[in-house]
Amino acid sequence: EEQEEDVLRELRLFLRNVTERLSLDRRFKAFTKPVDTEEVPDYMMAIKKPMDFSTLLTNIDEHKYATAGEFMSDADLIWQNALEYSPNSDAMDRHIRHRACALKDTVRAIIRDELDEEFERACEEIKESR
Ligand SMILES: CC(=O)c1nc(NC(=O)[C@H]2CNCCN2)sc1-c1cc(O)cc(O)c1
Repeated sequence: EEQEEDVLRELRLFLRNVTERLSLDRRFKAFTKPVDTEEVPDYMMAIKKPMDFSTLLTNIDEHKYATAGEFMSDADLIWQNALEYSPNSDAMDRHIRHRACALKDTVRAIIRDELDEEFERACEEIKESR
């Protein structure tokens, strides 16, 4: 009912705000758009489920995330994919892995500091009831 839609609207607003803040962080520029398969042809072979900030925003707008946990799973793909695609010991790979690790820690810190546990439980209750 209406109260439930109010909760899900607030979830979308929160998730958009988090995603936009991440997109503005210069450390995470490589994660803002899908990896260009023209520039990086072997990327799609290596990475099964590509993810980026612009795709997260589209998913939010399409009401794909019923809980913050579902959003976190896709947000985690971004840094997990980056670690997987750049495992080498050269400076370039280390650089992208440092940024991937910074993204992992930043997402977790934002969610821990800003997502109310009660609110997330309300989202989970609505999801279970549907
Ligand atoms: C996002 C990501 O994970 C990414 N990884 C890269 N790794 C490499 O290029 C490593 C892979 N191992 C062999 C040596 N090269 S480049 C790159 C990327 C950076 C951008 O600014 C835009 C973009 O679309 C993709």
